[in-house]
Amino acid sequence: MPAHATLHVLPQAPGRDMAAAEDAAAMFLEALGIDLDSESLRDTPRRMAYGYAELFTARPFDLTTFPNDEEYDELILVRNVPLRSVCEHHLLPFVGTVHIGYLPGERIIGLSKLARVAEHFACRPQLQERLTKQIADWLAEQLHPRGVGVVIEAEHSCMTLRGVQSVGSATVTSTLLGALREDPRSRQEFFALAGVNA
Ligand SMILES: Nc1nc2c(ncn2[C@@H]2O[C@H](COP(=O)(O)OP(=O)(O)OP(=O)(O)O)[C@@H](O)[C@H]2O)c(=O)[nH]1
Ligand SMILES: [Zn+2]
Repeated sequence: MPAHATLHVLPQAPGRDMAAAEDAAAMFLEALGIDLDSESLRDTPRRMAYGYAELFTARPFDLTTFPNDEEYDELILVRNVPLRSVCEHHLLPFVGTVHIGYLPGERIIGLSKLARVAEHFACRPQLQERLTKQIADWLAEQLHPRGVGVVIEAEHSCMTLRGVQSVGSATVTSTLLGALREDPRSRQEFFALAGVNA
């Protein structure tokens, strides 16, 4: 094992074969006409393989919830959670923020878990729309809250750095469930607290 490998210890993932990924990355780069025969490029296939594996590896976490003893019944919102994912069409990153809120029922969730669940679903080839909905659906299933709202604002590098090259464009998606979808006042409050003009 090379000395630098300790920098890249990754959790095992089903179906993951890092040696095969490294070989494939070398073939891919060579097929694009990139000469790997220099000191700085020699390890690039390994870096690529580990770099993508890292983007596709979420940190495991425990779901911690608490009884809502105080019967807190207003919105709980964590906003501006940094988010990075990879678009499944081009395998290029999309980067931005997610705002996650809910109207609690009988249980409340540890606040950090809202950011962790976003990471959980972001660490795979994704569509922004699907990612938004997966976070919201997961919270609804786990917590049975009265409402859930998730907004993602992200820049897709496949759209800004290549292709149409719409530099500075941002994509906004939202999923609202329960009272945050049905009740106009709650909906408005959610968007206001999230800092999204709606
Ligand atoms: N709906 C949706 N589209 C996405 C997302 N990420 C990337 N895309 C789009 O996926 C589409 C793929 O279109 P294609 O025409 O097959 O790919 P392409 O020829 O590289 O297209 P251009 O990007 O327009 O050059 C593009 O329009 C991307 O902008 C996402 O999260 N959601
Ligand atoms: Zn893309």
